[in-house]
Amino acid sequence: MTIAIIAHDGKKAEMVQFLHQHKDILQSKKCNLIATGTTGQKAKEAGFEVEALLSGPIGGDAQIAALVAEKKVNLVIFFRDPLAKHPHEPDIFMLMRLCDVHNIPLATNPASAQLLLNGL
Ligand SMILES: O=C(CO)COP(=O)(O)O
Repeated sequence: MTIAIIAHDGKKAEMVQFLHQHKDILQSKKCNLIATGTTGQKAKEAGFEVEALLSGPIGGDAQIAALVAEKKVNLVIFFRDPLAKHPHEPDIFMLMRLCDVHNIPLATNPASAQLLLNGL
C-alpha cells in the first residue's frame, strides 16, 4: 500500500500531527509513504520513513500525479491550504483530476483522511 502525502506550508504541522496520530495503522497496514519534497522532509524529521520527491512548486505534485496515472499510488492525502495562493495551481489541479480519472482515493483534509485510513 503506497500512500502519497502532500501538505501546503500552512498545513505541514497538521500533516505531521496526523501522521503521529495514525502511526499504528500506517505500520500495521505496511504503508509506504511518498511525498512532495518539503512535506517529506518534515515527515522525516518527525521520524517517519518517507520517499521525498521534488518540492511541489518545482514538479513534486506532477511527479505524484504521474505515479497516480501509473496506478503506483493507492491513496493520496493532500492537505491543501485553501487560504493561500499557489504558483503551481495547474499541477495541483492535475493531481486531483488524475485521482478522479483513475479512481484513486483523495483526502484533502484531516477528517476525510482519517475516514480513509480507517477504511483500509
Ligand atoms: O506545494 C505543495 C503541494 O502543492 C507541497 O510541496 P512541498 O511539500 O515541497 O512543500
